[in-house]
Amino acid sequence: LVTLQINHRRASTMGIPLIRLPTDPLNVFFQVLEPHIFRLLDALPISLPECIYCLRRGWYFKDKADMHLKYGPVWALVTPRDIHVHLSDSEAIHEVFSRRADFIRPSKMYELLEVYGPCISTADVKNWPRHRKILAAPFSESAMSYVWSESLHQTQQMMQTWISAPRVSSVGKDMRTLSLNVLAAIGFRRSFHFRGSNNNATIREDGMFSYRDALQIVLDNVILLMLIPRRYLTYSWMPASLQRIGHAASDFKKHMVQMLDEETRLLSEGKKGSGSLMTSFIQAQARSERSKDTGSNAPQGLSVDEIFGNIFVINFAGHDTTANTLAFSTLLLAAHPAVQEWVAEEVTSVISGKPEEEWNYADLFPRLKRCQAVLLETLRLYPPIMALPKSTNEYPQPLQVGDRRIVIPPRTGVQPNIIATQTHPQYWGPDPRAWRPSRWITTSSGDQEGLVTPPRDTFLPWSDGPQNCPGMNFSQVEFVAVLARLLFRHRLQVIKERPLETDAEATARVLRVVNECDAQMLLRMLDPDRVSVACVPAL
Ligand code: HEM
Repeated sequence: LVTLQINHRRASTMGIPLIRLPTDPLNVFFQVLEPHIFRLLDALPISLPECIYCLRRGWYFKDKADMHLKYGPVWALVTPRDIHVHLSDSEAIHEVFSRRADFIRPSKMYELLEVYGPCISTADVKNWPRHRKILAAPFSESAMSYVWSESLHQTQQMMQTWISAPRVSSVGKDMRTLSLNVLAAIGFRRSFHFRGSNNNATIREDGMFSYRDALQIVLDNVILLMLIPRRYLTYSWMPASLQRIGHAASDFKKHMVQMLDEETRLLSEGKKGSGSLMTSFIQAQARSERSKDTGSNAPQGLSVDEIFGNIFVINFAGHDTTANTLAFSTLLLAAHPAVQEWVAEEVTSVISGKPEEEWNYADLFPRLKRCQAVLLETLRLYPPIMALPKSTNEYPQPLQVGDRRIVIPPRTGVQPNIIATQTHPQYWGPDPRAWRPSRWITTSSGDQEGLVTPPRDTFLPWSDGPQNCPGMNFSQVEFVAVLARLLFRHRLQVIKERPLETDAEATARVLRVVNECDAQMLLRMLDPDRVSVACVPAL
């Protein structure tokens, strides 16, 4: 009560609407109890007051822009531990993202990500540019061409399993496999076979998990690995299932060490390298070393542990974000056959009968606007990260919000509310909650269709400013390749739950499943497998 009151007094200086919460949503003890508390509260025949409503994990999803419509573009939650300022004003959000040194990433919150070493997400203001410079290397245009061809290849294999069965056994799991295989191919520069959802990882003859399988087990159990160091998991007295996770996590490190040795050897022999993620890191590292020798002020390179830490974080950040977005889109498309036809019309016209081996990235990707529109519209309503945590540094920070100038106290949480901004009627018109990919298409510059550019920072699923997502192009290229391949000659069909279910009832049922989400780190559907879909040839 005392600290809540102190924080409330501090927050009052901003002159914005404040809501007191009885505990902080980041309190670990509360986080453990939270699902149970809300199960009880949901059984009560009352609507929850805001001081409880805003404690539910992922409340942003259900709320969309409602709290901002009620309290305006800036308001704050005050807890016994912190103040969390919420923003939906696009220009104020732009300020926050641009002033990287004033509104810092609370890197302490991200420390759990250091499973294999320090990484870009945990780097402080001073060290962050050093990480980002090297991290940009694997996202070059030539790498995107590889992402494109690998995504097509994986989709083709996934579709073989889909077409050969009367129904897709799990859209969610298959999209995770696809996204993982694309990441593993980029990481290892080797294509891995698509295995359907029920196929388990196996140990190789040398007693190690393959790079792909080790990565899959690590990412599937990432929360556990963040909490318990992997060496403890491998102790012989641990249950076999935990030992398996520990061994996979150790094998992933061994693969990285082997790749590092190999790439360093190739580089010292003046050879090209395998083209893997490690090659990009080692070459960028060498360039950075050379620029240091020539006296340039460019930031220095990374330590070995930092290279490992960043390889892990690229995989971590790139996996479920893309996989979840693909799963949302697949079910939304299944529920909207007209949108499938609209996208397929573009795919047929752009591909114009080319055999798949000639589906060239540079030629096709920029022209598949409707495919891109499906991605943008899905990310607008279902952004994997719904609000981005930032914090003021050790000084008070002035911020212009609309026609008001507020001063945010030092070390105060500031959260650009992504989902609120992306569903705010002020920016998105009268039906901001409707999933309508066509809203992204414009023909204003002639006959050719183009993509709408929304006003600055009204659409920011990949964040914005210097610390935006370096994998933005990667996810766009992967998504468009998957969608184009999927709808080129096939369509997704919702399988009726009962013979007399009407189309409208089936659509409503799918939308209910799509909109039943929770946020465990990222936004995800609670149970996408409740909808059965089939992949059928287009008529
Ligand atoms: C739909 C897909 C994706 C979305 C919506 C997304 C979104 C985001 C967002 C919002 C951030 C900023 C997080 C923060 O500031 O705390 C971020 C950071 C990051 N993302 Fe993505 N991402 C996606 C795909 C990817 C992919 C495919 C990769 C890599 C293959 C990737 C790699 C990263 C990395 C390494 C960072 C940390 C950057 C930094 O700290 O400067 N992301 N992403």
